Amino acid sequence: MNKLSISLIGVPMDLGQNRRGVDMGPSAIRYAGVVERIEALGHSVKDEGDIAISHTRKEQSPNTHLRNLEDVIDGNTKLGNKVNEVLEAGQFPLVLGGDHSIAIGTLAGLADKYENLGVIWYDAHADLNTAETSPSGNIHGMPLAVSLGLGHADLVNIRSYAPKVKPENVIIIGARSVDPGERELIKEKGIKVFSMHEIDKLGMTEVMNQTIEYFRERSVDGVHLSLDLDGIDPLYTPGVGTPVPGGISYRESHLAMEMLYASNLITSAEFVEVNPILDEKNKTADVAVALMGSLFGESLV
Ligand SMILES: NC(=[NH2+])NCCC[C@H](N)C(=O)O
Ligand SMILES: [Mn+2]
Ligand SMILES: [Mn+2]
Repeated sequence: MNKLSISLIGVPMDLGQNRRGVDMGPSAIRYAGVVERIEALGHSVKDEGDIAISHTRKEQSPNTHLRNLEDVIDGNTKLGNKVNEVLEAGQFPLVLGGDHSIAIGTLAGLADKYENLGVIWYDAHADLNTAETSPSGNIHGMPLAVSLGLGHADLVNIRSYAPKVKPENVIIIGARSVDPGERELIKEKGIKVFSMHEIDKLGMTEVMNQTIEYFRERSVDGVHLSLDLDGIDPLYTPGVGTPVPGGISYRESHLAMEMLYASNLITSAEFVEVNPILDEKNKTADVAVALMGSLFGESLV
């Protein structure tokens, strides 16, 4: 088994949406024992602490329709720099959110090293909105679009290059709440989606086999797992700001993580949208840590 040197990066970001509490996600995940869980598998873990998020909370120029734009740009720029620094040091970046807007920074830090990066977007949502299509103005509904080079120029150009990711290198898994503009973009760009329909129909084993095979065929130089805890059914992960019923089960999610571990493809990961204020006894952070266990090599027997 391949032993990793993992850098844990907390991102107490709650400005990409409008429910308070998701900034406490990194603490909740640490409290749930993330470091111990991963170290028990023989990996080394260095906790890099939290990225400093500024909260000027100035609702910016009304015509941008993007909530807290300046602070989101600032936080993601710092995160991108940190992720890149960790990569340069030969460490595996493991990012803890915070709302999903932080994927903008994570991918900005990853993609100048991985020029043909694959991305798994494990989520109830597609996060493919732009200011024009967003029903909410919440930037956590936009990070995948931004990483494809679509959206506000200051978000798209974080770390001074764009796009970060090619649409043919993205696979969305678990989608069940997709806005009209996002549907159009999925069609237009030919983005691969295993929605809940395909998961029900094919089963998670087949979905993951196809995912892994797809990235191998595309000869990606790395694969980033961006896991939004709302991808899982809210029965298991109630502590999220935008829950959608009918999600991926607890065991299906473990199976997905176990298969990713066995594939040896994953080169970075982030776990986002854990909101302990909305949770029941830290259940959602516990699930996040349990899934990290499977992703990094735990087996049942
Ligand atoms: N990362 C998330 N939880 N995103 C939820 C996005 C919800 C909705 N599609 C929006 O744009 O506002
Ligand atoms: Mn989501
Ligand atoms: Mn998301």
